[in-house]
Amino acid sequence: MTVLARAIDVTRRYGDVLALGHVLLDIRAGELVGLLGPNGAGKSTLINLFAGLRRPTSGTVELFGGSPLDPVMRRGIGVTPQETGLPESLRVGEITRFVSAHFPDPVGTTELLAGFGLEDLARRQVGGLSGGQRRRLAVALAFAGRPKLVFLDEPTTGLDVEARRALWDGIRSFHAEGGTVLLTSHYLEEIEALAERVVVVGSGRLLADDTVTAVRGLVGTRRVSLVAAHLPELPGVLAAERSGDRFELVVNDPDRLVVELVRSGTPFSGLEIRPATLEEAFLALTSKTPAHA
Ligand SMILES: Nc1ncnc2c1ncn2[C@@H]1O[C@H](COP(=O)(O)OP(=O)(O)OP(=O)(O)O)[C@@H](O)[C@H]1O
Repeated sequence: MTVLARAIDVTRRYGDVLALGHVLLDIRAGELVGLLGPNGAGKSTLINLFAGLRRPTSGTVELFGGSPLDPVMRRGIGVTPQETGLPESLRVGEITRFVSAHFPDPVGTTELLAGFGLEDLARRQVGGLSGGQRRRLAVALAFAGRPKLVFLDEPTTGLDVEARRALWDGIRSFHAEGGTVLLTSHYLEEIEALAERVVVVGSGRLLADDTVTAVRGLVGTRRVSLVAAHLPELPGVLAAERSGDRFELVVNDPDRLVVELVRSGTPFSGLEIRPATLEEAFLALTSKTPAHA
């Protein structure tokens, strides 16, 4: 399958901050890839590198086999950054036509807006749109020039359920027609709704690159909390914290942990088991393999 975007051993630093370290990633034609990671993981940095808005500190980034700094290559992409400032006084239709005019074969205004449930708002000024409508417009504009590859940075943040569904529909139909998408999210549920492939980033490194089902298993960890004077060595503990006499353990198999705990004869009380948040699962994954730069 054709590789549309490629990061080869890419490292990006901002001063002392390592935003991405030795990242290797291919985005192939026709894929809908979810880039999942907590705040500060390096997701936006990766999109900015692919979109030619930043240069890597070391390594190579390719777009359509060329450089993302080449405007000819960039013409084939659409991007919606995390935050967009659209002119308040322009009407929705005017902005759409303005953006479309930059491309040789744009999607028509009516069709583009309809794809994202905005067809009734063409004459509305941007200043009069709700936050969710504004966000959908910003995302729709990434598709104006019939791009081959679209980068969406947290496209649905702040959207209610209905607006989110309208946006997902737009992304899905682009993908169904053969379009390629890389989108970032903090939520596996969001990526699950759209993507087949999920790339997990944490602390600037790729932690996993797999199907949504496989990653769900990987991050399907549990948080076990209990009170004890001390704990013996227990199997399968991914991360452990102690605060006073309460222990917080992140594990994959809480049943096995409890069995081993009872078997060890250690007195304990106040046992609580709940699903770990994605953030906790990431931390557990990250702490297993120390970052290298
Ligand atoms: N312009 C910059 N100057 C300095 N540090 C930066 C800059 N941009 C990003 N960083 C740092 O690089 C790291 C990765 O940031 P990045 O925005 O790529 O993460 P992210 O995964 O997109 O986070 P979020 O989910 O919060 O948007 C963070 O530690 C961030 O503070």
